[in-house]
Amino acid sequence: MGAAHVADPAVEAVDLVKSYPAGKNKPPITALRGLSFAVAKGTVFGLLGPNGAGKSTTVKILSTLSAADSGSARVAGIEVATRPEQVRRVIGFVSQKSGTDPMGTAVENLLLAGRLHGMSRRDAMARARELLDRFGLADAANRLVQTYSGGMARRLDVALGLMHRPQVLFLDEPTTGLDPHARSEMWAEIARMAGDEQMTVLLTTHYLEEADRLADRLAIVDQGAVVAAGTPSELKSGLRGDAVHVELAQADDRALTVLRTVSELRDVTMDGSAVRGRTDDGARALPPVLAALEEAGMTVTSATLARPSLDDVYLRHTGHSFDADAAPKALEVTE
Ligand SMILES: Nc1ncnc2c1ncn2[C@@H]1O[C@H](COP(=O)(O)OP(=O)(O)OP(=O)(O)O)[C@@H](O)[C@H]1O
Repeated sequence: MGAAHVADPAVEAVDLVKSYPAGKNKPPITALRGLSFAVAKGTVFGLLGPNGAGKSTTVKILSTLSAADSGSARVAGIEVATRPEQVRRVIGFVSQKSGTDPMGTAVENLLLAGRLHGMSRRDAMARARELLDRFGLADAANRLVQTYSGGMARRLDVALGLMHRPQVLFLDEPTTGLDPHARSEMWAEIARMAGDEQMTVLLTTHYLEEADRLADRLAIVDQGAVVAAGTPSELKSGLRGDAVHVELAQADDRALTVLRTVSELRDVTMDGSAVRGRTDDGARALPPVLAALEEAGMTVTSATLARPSLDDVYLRHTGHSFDADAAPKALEVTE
């Protein structure tokens, strides 16, 4: 699923399959099991999924760093498997790990990237100055990168990926590890640069809010395949009615059985002490939900009604909650 028809796409993945060897006598790890999507030119597309869903593997294949076992992919109309060098000329890739030299200054790092892309020294310097201004790094241009905060270093990573004016920019988890302030600065910059440079941006993220804010369209990836795709509002409006979230004082599996008997509620799922369901009319569903739980001897600590969020979309398509999978990885790096 997910390969909605896009005329003349900037990025296209068709049925990508990829496994990694897991070591002696162990079955291989399947990272991608037939993943497809298409990205229209000049748009921001999000691949949203928890750690291990297969997002990085997809981006590595699209950016020619890894080969798929089967399936095909094109970037700017160029076949990735057979013309990798041409693909590399038209893409920028910002990986999860920084590609900068910490012992060099920002200017030195940018000039080197420009020269590696075959730019003249003069062009590279002009582009470096432009990007340093754009990313708010002009005042720190001649400081060693090792003295940068997490947010500054990440902005420099993105600037490096933009030196040669790529048609398509891949951003692999651009804000993982950033504090909320640095994250929102990065969001503003990504949105601006997609508009200004008429670039296509493919970003991977495990932040629902990031996908919601930045992506024109997104694909939800779970266990190596796209389980839902569309604009954030299309995905959310695919869910009728209200989401009901009930928090119990203690996790109790019986809640699932009890709530499945409440006729006003559907799609009931449970994750620890959190129980969720959907209803056409939240105000009508809540009293019987609370009554049924109370009758079964369970204590409710909170009950909320909400319009559908991307989390609900995710839950609906994968059967499990997003946050529980996504949370642990981020290391907090403060400005
Ligand atoms: N080099 C590798 N060798 C073995 N297994 C790998 C390798 N790279 C990824 N995997 C496995 O493939 C699956 C998909 O990983 P991938 O990194 O693509 O997911 P992801 O969605 O990008 O998650 P993350 O945010 O953690 O990078 C996971 O089960 C992962 O453990």
